[in-house]
Amino acid sequence: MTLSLGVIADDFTGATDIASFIARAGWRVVQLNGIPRQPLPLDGVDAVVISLKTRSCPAPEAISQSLAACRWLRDRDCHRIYFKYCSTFDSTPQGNIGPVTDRLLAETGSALAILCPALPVNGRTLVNGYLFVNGQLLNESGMQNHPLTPMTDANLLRVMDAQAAGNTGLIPLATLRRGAGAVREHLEALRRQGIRYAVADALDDADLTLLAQSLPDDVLLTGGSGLAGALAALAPRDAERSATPAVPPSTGRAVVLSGSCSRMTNMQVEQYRRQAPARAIDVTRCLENGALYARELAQWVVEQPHRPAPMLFATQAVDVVRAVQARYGAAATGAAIEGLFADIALSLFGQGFSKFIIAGGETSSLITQRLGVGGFAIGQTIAPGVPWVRDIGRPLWLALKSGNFGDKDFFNQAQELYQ
Ligand SMILES: Nc1ncnc2c1ncn2[C@@H]1O[C@H](COP(=O)(O)OP(=O)(O)O)[C@@H](O)[C@H]1O
Ligand SMILES: O=C(O)[C@@H](O)C(=O)COP(=O)(O)O
Repeated sequence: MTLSLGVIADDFTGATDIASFIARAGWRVVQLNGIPRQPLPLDGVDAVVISLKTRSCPAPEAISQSLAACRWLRDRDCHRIYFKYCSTFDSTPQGNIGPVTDRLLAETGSALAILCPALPVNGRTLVNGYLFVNGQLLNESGMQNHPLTPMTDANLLRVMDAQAAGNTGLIPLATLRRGAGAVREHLEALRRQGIRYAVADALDDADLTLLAQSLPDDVLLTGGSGLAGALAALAPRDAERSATPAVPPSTGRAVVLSGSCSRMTNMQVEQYRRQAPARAIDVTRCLENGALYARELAQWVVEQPHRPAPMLFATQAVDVVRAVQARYGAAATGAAIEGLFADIALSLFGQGFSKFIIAGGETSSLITQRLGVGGFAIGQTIAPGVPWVRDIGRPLWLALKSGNFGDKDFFNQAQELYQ
């Protein structure tokens, strides 16, 4: 049996997001932490999601890891490759969406990549190639202040042109809504013009379904979880499986670790700290002596009441983040805070904590890598794109929340689902 879809995800929140959308159609999804070192039985598996941490690393590193993942998938007879990046197109003029897409195009022999970040259920829509987040232009949505990948232009044709080798075109909404024939003709015309990437407009789920129905087999798929969910829904599998996803047990301790500075996470932290023990990370201490500070913070968490779960947060408003970045540099600050959270998580796991509710893609990626999770079983969805997931090898549960996903009460909602 061949794999229907092989996903290369540029971070771990994105990976659990897309895995949950594919699993919703009853597909059997295996989510992995990188490429497995040992042989992996894939009988009966419909889709594999390979989670990488390649969104903000140097482009050559992102290319080589993505390429290795692509080869691993193609060696297992998977010929439908999907490059998953953020629904807010998180990247810089150096990449990594453009350079990775270029390399995957060459590797797969495809002439054209579809760029479809649209995720209407979470307010991400595209019109004339402009990306909106809950009705606001991307560059006015808060994403212009992202600590690592500030998005200052909502026009994805321009954004892609700046970081990729080829030229970008558009699949306009009007063309999409004329149906599969019109889309295919349009893609042919783009190819003849030498266009290498086609940004897809989409306003709602029906548009994503239309797009999924219209795409020829020989294009490279890239984007958010919306299009992948639509593709899976065209060929639903086991309805029973999608109806009974697992949730964590109420036994075992939990912690909330918040390393995102997005608008939504700021609101979630504000809300949750009113109800639960909460402590802010002192970034200067983190940068000066992270190892000692991690031990102190882990000890603090252990000493708190069990429920609601205590929270540690680096989450801050834009001006606070800017001030610390001006002093220490954005990349160094980000890496130090991620490392601090990973040290704390490892220490807490060693002391019996079995549920980790984490906010932030980079933050989640490093923590999960350091916890040594080999693979993930996809559980109950807490908010669209954020499922509970369980380590396939151990009773360890994770909720990896994208910075902008979930509503204000997300941290409570995750805990309300315990069995
Ligand atoms: N107070 C802070 N000052 C500077 N950088 C921060 C602060 N808090 C978190 N960060 C860094 O910002 C980045 C947030 O990225 P990420 O975890 O991917 O969140 P998101 O999901 O919102 O993109 C991480 O590298 C994190 O370490
Ligand atoms: O597509 C999305 O929005 C998410 O799946 C995603 O990629 C999350 O990234 P972060 O916001 O950096 O967590």
